[in-house]
Amino acid sequence: MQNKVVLITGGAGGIGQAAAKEFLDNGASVVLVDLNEDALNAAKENLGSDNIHLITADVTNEEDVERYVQETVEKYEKIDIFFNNAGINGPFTPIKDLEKKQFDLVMAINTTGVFLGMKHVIRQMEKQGYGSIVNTASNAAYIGSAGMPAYIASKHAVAGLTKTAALEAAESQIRVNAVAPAAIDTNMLKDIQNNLSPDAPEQSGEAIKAGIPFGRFGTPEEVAKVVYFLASDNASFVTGSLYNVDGGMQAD
Ligand SMILES: NC(=O)C1=CN([C@@H]2O[C@H](COP(=O)(O)OP(=O)(O)OC[C@H]3O[C@@H](n4cnc5c(N)ncnc54)[C@H](O)[C@@H]3O)[C@@H](O)[C@H]2O)C=CC1
Ligand SMILES: CC(=O)C(C)=O
Repeated sequence: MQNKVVLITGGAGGIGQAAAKEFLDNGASVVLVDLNEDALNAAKENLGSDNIHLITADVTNEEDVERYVQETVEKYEKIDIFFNNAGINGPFTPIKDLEKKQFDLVMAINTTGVFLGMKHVIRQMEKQGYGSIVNTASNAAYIGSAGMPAYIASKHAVAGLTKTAALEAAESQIRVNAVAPAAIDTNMLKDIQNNLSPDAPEQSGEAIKAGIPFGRFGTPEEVAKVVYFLASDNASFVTGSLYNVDGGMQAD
């Protein structure tokens, strides 16, 4: 990863930061994009490297997306790897009670954000004649889940966008893959536990673990290692794939 430039959205979050650490430890320069400026500054301090550039941006806003791509290229002249990862879980509300604006927000961040990121990064990577993109899907890309309609729809869409982008970008030697994690120990999972059982989040945590063959949550570092593999030349003939990082959930 020496001299590689890695652009990460949702870079201040649990999985984004773990991925940043993996790439930094292996010699890359990293650009972290996130909506939360304070969390970005905290991430930089936490990661403790000079090879980090921060950009505050909203992945749902196309002008922001163009700006984060342009600023990265102005600073580093290229984008070798794009980890298109920002996301939210959204409300726990069945379809019949879900407000359109709640549905739209989850779709805007998790799906439109991924689409816009790929749109502008692929344009840059086409100029370079190479590149590797890893989107963050989820176990939610395969299954239904009562009470999480927007999240489930948004991640199914990420799977479809990943395969489609892989086909469109193949002739430019750009690879596009996705990770499909489940139950990774980050703020998002804490929020899910709090929503499922506000008075006893540890109980919903145990219930989630009971559905995982490995019987535990995954760590952000375990996702980061798969992202690193997919982004690297070790995966040079891998494109259009979804890689499960789920302790065996999809096998069940
Ligand atoms: N934690 C889990 O169990 C799983 C997480 N995922 C996915 O992993 C990705 C990362 O999530 P985590 O690190 O777990 O959560 P997190 O909540 O720690 O990180 C998400 C980050 O995305 C940022 N973000 C939210 N909206 C944004 C916007 N409009 N523009 C820019 N940045 C925005 C947040 O500020 C936050 O820093 C998400 O796409 C999530 O859906 C997928 C499967 C399982
Ligand atoms: C948030 C998510 O995608 C899970 C728990 O699989």
